[in-house]
Amino acid sequence: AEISVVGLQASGKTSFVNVIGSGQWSEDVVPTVAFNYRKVRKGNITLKIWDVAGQPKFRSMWERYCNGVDAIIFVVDSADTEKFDTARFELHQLLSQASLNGVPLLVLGNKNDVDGHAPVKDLIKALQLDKIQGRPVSCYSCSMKSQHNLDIVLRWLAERSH
Ligand SMILES: Nc1nc2c(ncn2[C@@H]2O[C@H](COP(=O)(O)OP(=O)(O)OP(=O)(O)O)[C@@H](O)[C@H]2O)c(=O)[nH]1
Ligand SMILES: [Mg+2]
Repeated sequence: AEISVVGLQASGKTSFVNVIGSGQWSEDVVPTVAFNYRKVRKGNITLKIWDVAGQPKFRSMWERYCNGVDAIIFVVDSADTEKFDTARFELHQLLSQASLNGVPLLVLGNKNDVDGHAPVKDLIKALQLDKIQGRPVSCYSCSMKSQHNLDIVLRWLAERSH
């Protein structure tokens, strides 16, 4: 499957790709400039992953990298509740692009190892995921640090592979 990983800066996109690619989590990850491309083999599936930068100046590139993929992963720092409004705006802005109609969406509420993180129910509300139409939408709470729920994320991705 070919997937694109987007979301605000410091939400943990590169950490996600590192953890599924090599099982490595680190406190020190350099903010992504533009994008990274990585091919990851997991069992009998191969994932081609576009890890796109989340700083404001790079957000206009998201659509280009999401165009034609099998799934979009939108990563949110579930402990940084002050950024939920911006995350919701950017997510809905992206999904309003006609070129991305029907592409399955997986929202990851990352950093659930941090105290005070929002559970899935709160993320669905804050990001207005119930208003998204015309595509499959899933939302999981997870942590790249503890690798919590990584198994269900990989299962979701395997279902999108062909
Ligand atoms: N506590 C905790 N920290 C995390 C987790 N995942 C990532 N981080 C940290 O969050 C910071 C940002 O992670 P990145 O993976 O660089 O975030 P990014 O979304 O790729 O950021 P950009 O490339 O700038 O868009 C790093 O210090 C990571 O170590 C997690 O599950 N728990
Ligand atoms: Mg990054």
